[in-house]
Amino acid sequence: MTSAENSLPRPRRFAPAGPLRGTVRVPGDKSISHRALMLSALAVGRSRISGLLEGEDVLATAAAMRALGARLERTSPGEWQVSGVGVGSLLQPEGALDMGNSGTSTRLLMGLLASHPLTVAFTGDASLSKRPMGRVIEPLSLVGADFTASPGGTLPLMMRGASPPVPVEYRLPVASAQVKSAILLAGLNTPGITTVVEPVPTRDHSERMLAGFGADLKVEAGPAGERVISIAGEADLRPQDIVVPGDPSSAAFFIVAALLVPDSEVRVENVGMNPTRAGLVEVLRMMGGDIEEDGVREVGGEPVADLVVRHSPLRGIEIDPALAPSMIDEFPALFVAAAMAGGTTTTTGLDELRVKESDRLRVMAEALTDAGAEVDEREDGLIIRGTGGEALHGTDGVAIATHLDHRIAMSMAVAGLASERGVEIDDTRPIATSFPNFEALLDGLAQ
Ligand SMILES: O=C(O)C1=C[C@@H](OP(=O)(O)O)[C@@H](O)[C@H](O)C1
Ligand SMILES: C=C(OP(=O)(O)O)C(=O)O
Repeated sequence: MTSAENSLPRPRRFAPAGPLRGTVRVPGDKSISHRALMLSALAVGRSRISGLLEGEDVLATAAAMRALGARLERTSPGEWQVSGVGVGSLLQPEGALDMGNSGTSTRLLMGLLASHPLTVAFTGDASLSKRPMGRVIEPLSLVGADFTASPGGTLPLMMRGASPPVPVEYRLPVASAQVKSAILLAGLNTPGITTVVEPVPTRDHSERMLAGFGADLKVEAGPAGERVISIAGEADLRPQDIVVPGDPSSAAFFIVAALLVPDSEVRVENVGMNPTRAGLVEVLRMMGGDIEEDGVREVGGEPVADLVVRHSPLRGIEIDPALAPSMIDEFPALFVAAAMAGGTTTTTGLDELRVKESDRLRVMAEALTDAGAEVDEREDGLIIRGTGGEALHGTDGVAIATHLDHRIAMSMAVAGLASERGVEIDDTRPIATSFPNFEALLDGLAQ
């Protein structure tokens, strides 16, 4: 149950701000936090995790791992200890696994459990219940799991895990780290070698963390340059001490806010800079953004830096669709930046944005238009004619519809800060999905 399901909508007007100045430290990476809990629950013995994101999506994963028999204890904020049960030894959960708003929890757990002899029901909120699960049902059926899904291959669904599971070699038809990870996680309890062929690289946190836990995982180059990832089952995972780096997808909102609000200078600390996630910084620099990296270091096997971001005039560009996977969750924030750049920004190859927490192409086109931007919605992207640095006029009497989508809410909050009259958001509750202290941090920066 998410906060947006058991309370009343919490609308808010984000007013224009003076210069943003100061330092923010972004919370732990959501993708890495999910994986840290899942793999710790499968290692025999006690793992320690620090910097865990305590957003609602990750808490849904934590609750599921508890229901499957692992012991999880929160020792202080962001610090967790997990006593794992071992690959193959998860228990039959008593009730349905409630995945809340979280696509990552759902698809990765479907994979993990597909090779266990368990019968599991998955449920989710109204947003998650519209999202396609066929993309994992198809490969996991080849592993031998059996599914009864709602019409259209959606939640609620029931899965009977394979017994015995069959190792597959699967070529990803969509660039999706969730589908890749689901298959690799199924491979953990499958005898033999499970292989995923990835034509377009996506975030590689699963590969890094599986190797860190001692799984026998290989990444090779295929004949056409594809990534060929294979994992040997039945794996023995060793408990780990994991430090979760900060989430670049959360940092995105502060980076864009500092670029757009005149005279701002913000230091964003602890930002994960894994090249499979760093596309937004690259694109904003191409648009003229002044983003400096300071103190580049390694945290938990991932590159991390502090970023110093200064207000900059931006220019519109054509964004190479090949960059999309490395900034897939950052497009709503990028669209806000484009709305105030000089000239036109063109994006293509973004069909995947239509199947996130909301249809992020349609919803951002409507939201930015309501706030005074010039936007054309195309099948696979947006074309945005920027104001050339002029503040957007903002919203008067219309509240932006966020459709249970945390990233729409945070992006339009940033648009409000950089607007003339402010932007009204219909509901800020979904922000707790990935970034519970977002509003407090943002309010702390406004002078
Ligand atoms: O693997 C992950 O942790 C994620 C992968 C991406 O989804 P897709 O794999 O569906 O692109 C991303 O949008 C999501 O927020 C997190
Ligand atoms: C798409 C997202 O997450 P998920 O797929 O886990 O719901 C996101 O956080 O933007």
